[in-house]
Amino acid sequence: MTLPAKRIAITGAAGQICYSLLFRIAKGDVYGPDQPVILQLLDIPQAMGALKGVLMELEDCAFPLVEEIIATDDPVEAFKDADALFLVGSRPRSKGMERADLLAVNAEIFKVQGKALNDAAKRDAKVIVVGNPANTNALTLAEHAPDFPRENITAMLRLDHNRFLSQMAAKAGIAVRDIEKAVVWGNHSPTMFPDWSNTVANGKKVADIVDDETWYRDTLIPTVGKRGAAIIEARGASSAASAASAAIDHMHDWINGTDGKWVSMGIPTDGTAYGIPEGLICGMPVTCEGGKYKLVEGIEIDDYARKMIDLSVEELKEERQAALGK
Ligand SMILES: NC(=O)C1=CN([C@@H]2O[C@H](COP(=O)(O)OP(=O)(O)OC[C@H]3O[C@@H](n4cnc5c(N)ncnc54)[C@H](O)[C@@H]3O)[C@@H](O)[C@H]2O)C=CC1
Ligand SMILES: O=C([O-])CC(=O)C(=O)O
Repeated sequence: MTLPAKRIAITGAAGQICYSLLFRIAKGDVYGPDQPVILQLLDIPQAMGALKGVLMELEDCAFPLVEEIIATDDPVEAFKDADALFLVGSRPRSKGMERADLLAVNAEIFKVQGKALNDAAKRDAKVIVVGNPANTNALTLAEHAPDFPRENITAMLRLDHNRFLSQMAAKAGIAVRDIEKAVVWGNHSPTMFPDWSNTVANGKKVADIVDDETWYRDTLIPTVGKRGAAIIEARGASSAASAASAAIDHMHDWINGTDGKWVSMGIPTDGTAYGIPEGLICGMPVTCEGGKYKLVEGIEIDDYARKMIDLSVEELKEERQAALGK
């Protein structure tokens, strides 16, 4: 028997990340190979021509799971009855633009989309914000969607998490699949804190396998934190296929579970855990089960971790101030 289709809303649909993301979602990489989908694509009016081309390519793939594709510049139409939302579209920094200006233009976009989410999406829809500054855009969205469950609004830290895993695997000579209990705390920005203090592989601490704290602090952490900039430098454009892959991982795991494995997600804070104040969207370790994520509790935070987490949290507070004036 064919299942009823899931509605997946995707913004920034004519952009680079979506040129990979849409095709993987259409293939079944989020909900699995038996779940039909309806794609609800949003972009701005100026991008409708390019989006038409993407639509033609999607049609040409003849994906068996795709029941319908809607392409629109109206957020309410795009978010209507959505089960999952990938918010990828945002305004990139242009020449001469200050960080505060970038935060302000994006706050405007996510304010409008927050209202649309509030008015149109299913109440149990799952939202991932990818568009930068991802954590603060997710917070703006939540602020403008008062009737939508805040815990269902998340930001993408998974690309940072995946980058962290790969760097550790290469250095320690271990397989990515064997690494457990890795987490990236904080903001999706160079202040993020990739934390290996609990990370193990095949029963051994990765810190003991590598046995080089200086490499961890002076090479690994900045490599992960500045990886986005390194890709822009090398490719002349920001990471796209890896960002799409991480967004798929995030949503796939949230829906299907992680089997007890930790993953990093930007989630709303309530002020009760790890000394992080409430009212932010912060990278934290979670496990997923039964369509819900759960914060990993009881991790010991040493002095170094405390300092690093606080630094990134401070930046999140500054971004909140610039975007929301509070
Ligand atoms: N959180 C993360 O780990 C990562 C985040 N990013 C961010 O993802 C975003 C998208 O990246 P790309 O696809 O490479 O950019 P892109 O510039 O190729 O595409 C962005 C698309 O969003 C659209 N857009 C702009 N405003 C919109 C609005 N109000 N509603 C709907 N669509 C809108 C644009 O017209 C464009 O088609 C950027 O902000 C980028 O910095 C990129 C990599 C990783
Ligand atoms: O800096 C960017 O626009 C891209 C980005 O977030 C990343 O690759 O992590």
